[in-house]
Amino acid sequence: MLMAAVFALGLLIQVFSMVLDGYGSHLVMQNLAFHGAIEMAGAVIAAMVAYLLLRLNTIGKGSSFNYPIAAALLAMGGLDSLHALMSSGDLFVWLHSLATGVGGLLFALIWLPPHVLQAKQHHAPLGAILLAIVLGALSILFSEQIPHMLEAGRFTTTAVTLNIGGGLLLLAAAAKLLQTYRVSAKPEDLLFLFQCIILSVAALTFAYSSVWDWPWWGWHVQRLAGYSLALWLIVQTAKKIELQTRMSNRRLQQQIEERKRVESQLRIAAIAFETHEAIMITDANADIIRVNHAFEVITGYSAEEVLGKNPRILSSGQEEAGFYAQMWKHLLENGSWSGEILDKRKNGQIYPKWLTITAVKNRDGETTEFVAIFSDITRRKQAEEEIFSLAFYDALTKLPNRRFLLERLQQSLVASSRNHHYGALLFLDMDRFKILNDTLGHDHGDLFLIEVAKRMQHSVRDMDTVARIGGDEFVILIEEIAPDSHDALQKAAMIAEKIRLALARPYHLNDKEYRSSPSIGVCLYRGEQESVDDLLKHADMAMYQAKESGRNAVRFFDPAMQLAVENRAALEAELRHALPNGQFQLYYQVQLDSQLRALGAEALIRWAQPQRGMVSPAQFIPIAEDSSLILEIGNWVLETACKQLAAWSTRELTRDLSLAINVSAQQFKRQDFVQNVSAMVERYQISPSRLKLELTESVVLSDVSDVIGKMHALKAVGINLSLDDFGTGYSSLSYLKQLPLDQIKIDQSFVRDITSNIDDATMVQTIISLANHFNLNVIAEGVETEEQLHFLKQNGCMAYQGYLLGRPMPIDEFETSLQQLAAAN
Ligand SMILES: Nc1nc2c(ncn2[C@@H]2O[C@H](COP(=O)(O)O[C@H]3[C@@H](O)[C@H](n4cnc5c(=O)[nH]c(N)nc54)O[C@@H]3COP(=O)(O)O)[C@@H](O)[C@H]2O)c(=O)[nH]1
Repeated sequence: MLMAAVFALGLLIQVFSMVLDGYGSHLVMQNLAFHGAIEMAGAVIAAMVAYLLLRLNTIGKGSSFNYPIAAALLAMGGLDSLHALMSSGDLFVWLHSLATGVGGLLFALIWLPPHVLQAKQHHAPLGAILLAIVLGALSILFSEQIPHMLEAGRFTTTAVTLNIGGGLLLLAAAAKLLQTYRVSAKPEDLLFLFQCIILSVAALTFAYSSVWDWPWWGWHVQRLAGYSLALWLIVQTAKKIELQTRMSNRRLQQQIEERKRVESQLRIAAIAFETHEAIMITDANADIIRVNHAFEVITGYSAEEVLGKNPRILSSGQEEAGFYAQMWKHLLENGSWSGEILDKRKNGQIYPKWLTITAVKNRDGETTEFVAIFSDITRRKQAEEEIFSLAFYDALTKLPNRRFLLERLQQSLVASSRNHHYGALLFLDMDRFKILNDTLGHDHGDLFLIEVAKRMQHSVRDMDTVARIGGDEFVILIEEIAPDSHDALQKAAMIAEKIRLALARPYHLNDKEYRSSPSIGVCLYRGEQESVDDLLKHADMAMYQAKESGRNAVRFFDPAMQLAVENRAALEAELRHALPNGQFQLYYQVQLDSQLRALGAEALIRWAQPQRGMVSPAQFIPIAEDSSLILEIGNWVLETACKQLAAWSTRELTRDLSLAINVSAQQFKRQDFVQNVSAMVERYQISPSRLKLELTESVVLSDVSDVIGKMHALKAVGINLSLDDFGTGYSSLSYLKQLPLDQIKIDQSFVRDITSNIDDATMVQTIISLANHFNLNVIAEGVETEEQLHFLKQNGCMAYQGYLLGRPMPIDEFETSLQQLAAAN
């Protein structure tokens, strides 16, 4: 399009110049220097186009006729530049016309048969330059001999003929280029086709002009424009080619790098293939196609011996039936399989190996190969066995050691909780073993222990565990004895007796006879109610009982004791669910003054256990105290009591009542205990003096200085403190003096016989006078009879609590009883 436009513009200029020439010849410009500049520019551009063409030719690009076109442009440019240097005249027109004629001739050379053209064409550019030089030089040297080119300012027939001839030759070249372009579709062929047409039109229209007229100038402009267009387009081509070249260079570079990478990967793969692990590659039919050196070393087969064979030649035949089917199933489903397997070497030796098989798939997901990597793990297995043996077996007797036993026992407890069978633990100690060691020496001692171990193993089933846990201490674990406790007891007794008899037989140690006997302690277990440590302790305790009973005996861990232990364990397990399941309640027991008016109450916890019914705190508080459960329970009691005090503070009848709660030692020992109580008082906006904490002597005497500090801190908050169960412990009077107490509580054990036992009566009188002396309030608990109340009143007791005055009861009942009491007063 662009070229057509320039061509049209050239024609327009030419026509316009002719029209202009017809109507305004007086405007004709006769500037030789300007003409020279245009011609020179045209010649330089033609040379540049020729140069670029020849450059493109070196990379097989450009027009189909790079050489002849470059030659034509160079000859035209050369002669035109000589023409530009001439002053107007015959030589001036001759050189110009010669440029057109020679240029046309050289362009037309493209019609030569291809084989002729290709044979000679690379000399054409140089030949064209020489031709231009020779023709130019001859023309200048023999300027007198050249034909007349101008007559009265117009061109002679010679000049016209030369130009029209050149123009026709250029047209002929254009025709060849058109023909060629149809086949090659090269834009450069099209470019020079237009170039030829422009130059041809310029040459043909030349005949209708004369020197310095407007058509003549139009011709120059058109030719310059044609050259410039050719230059611009050829530069674009060169750029495009350069870009393509750069891209293809980059592609080439990438290909080189990719190739290098692949080569490096292949190198790595080759090195990796020759690793210390055996590698075997099979095709999709599992026929071996490649193995590495490690394979040969481990299996004993050379590559040649196994290639093309199925890997089953390596199998030991020791794997269970169905093993390989399972393996292949897993491999095909998951793409890989790993595991330990027993294989056979060429020499028949069976060895363990760790094998990983991976299926290699192609892009379509079809398995093409299988890669098996394996290592001989014989040494590792031996080391593991050795380590296991050292860690879990006794070196002397080869019996399991304590560690093994503990693990086994733990597993057994778990199993027992599933199958509900009883198991038995027998703790054995050989009587007088120390004497044997000291008298006969350690060698004999060792022989003796080995013999003991053997006899024990022969006395029990294979599934039972005989362990040596110390010098002459053995433990036998007998699992799944019976589901019923009675049967289990019977059977365990029978087994223990059998073992006792076996071990009591004489020993022949290096021809010396030696007599010994065992002391055997037995305990039964079922489920996981007791820990492994507790069970061992129980069996050990029973063994001591056997020793104490005169040795060579079997003793059972007291079943009653065992029952209590089991019960306690069960209770603890259930207690853990009590709080989250909301099974606790607070009961309230009234506390009265000497006029029998309600002073307040003591909050006493109750546990409504769904299966057991109401469980006494005397039963579960000690269990909770042995675990950290008491902290959660204590906190719940504190919060519930504070909530109750807050509720009471809104009613006339209950506004002035105080509420006492029991605080356990663990709870009181907590660093944040005081903060916790203060925060609770704050949260429920209660008057702190209404809250009374009952501390037992055991709390107070545990860490006196810490306790006194905390008690002062609680007093500073305004909390009341009462010393519970007073008189039952070992309260020192000096401590009593230091403690910031508000009240002491006479323990119910003194009150119970107050009217019949003079000692208890004296004790109560002493406590009351002591309280008076220290300016403390005193309350008696456990008041059950009028007589007790009368005695206490007469001896100056200030407050009372007991079944006579009111039992602990739920809040609703308690509040009703309060109303009744108020009405009675
Ligand atoms: N740490 C916590 N301990 C608590 C809490 N609630 C209770 N307890 C302690 O449990 C023990 C048993 O308590 P309980 O069964 O509630 O017995 C109390 C009263 O019911 C009982 N009592 C009261 N009056 C009489 C009576 O006239 N006769 C009689 N036989 N018993 C009576 O005495 C117990 C009150 O004891 P005390 O605390 O010493 O005032 C008991 O040690 C409780 O302390 C708790 O929330 N936390």
